[in-house]
Amino acid sequence: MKTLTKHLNTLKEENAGIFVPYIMAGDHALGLDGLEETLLYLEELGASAIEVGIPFSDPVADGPVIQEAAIRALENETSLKAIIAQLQTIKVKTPLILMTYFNPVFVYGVEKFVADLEHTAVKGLIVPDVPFEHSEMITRFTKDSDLSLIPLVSLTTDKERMKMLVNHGEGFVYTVAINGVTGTKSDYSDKIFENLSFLTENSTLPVLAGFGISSIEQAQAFRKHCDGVIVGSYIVDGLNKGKKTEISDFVRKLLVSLKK
Ligand SMILES: O=P(O)(O)OC[C@@H](O)[C@@H](O)c1c[nH]c2ccccc12
Repeated sequence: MKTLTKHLNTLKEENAGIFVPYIMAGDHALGLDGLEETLLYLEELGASAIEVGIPFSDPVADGPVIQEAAIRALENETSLKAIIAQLQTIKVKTPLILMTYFNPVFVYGVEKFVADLEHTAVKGLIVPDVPFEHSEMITRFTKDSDLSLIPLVSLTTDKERMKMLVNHGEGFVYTVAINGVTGTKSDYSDKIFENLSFLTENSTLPVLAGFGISSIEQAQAFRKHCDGVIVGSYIVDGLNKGKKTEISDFVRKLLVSLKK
């Protein structure tokens, strides 16, 4: 079993509740030089894994907070090459998950990308603009590596497709809680809770929910139907505004509320 799947399955079995914060690489006053500090900060707080975004100029799934973080990172001249070089030196124990659109990876070279990540803490990949039917261009290189390609399930995914995605998935199942981009809305429909319960029954992988989560109450509502949550915009916005105390308070309360 791959490291990420094993690690998150252990937390699932312990009923600990899984918490995955998202940050944008290069979005820091120090640019990429601040990446390790931010990762260690989230590790210390008790993150189960950390999602690290690769800044991209045309991020179709991202809402305003993450888009602006990408622009700041690009203004800091953050490239995929520099991020990987940095990740090769970073000492963090928490598994990292790179969230990237396919274009930068294609330009870098998929084979080289997978090989260069081998001795880093990166154990998972989220590539939202590559549909399952085209994922072979990634999995032909990741299948013999320790990288898990995480399946994304949207609100509009039907049950047959959900089963197919979870059967082929690795790491965890990322359930997108709204029809829309990251961060913005959080008027959840009952459909998401139904989908989460269906996925939990039909998958051996941990099932997580993300998009629009920025309160303990929301996280608790999701936790009744799945193994944990992903929080992006709230963390990115807080870090950008220097509100570490607030983030720390939020995460501590969140971790308690996710325990069963
Ligand atoms: O920001 P939110 O609404 O808390 O959602 C998490 C999200 O930011 C992170 O997982 C993410 C950022 N960009 C993405 C693109 C696709 C899927 C997921 C993501």
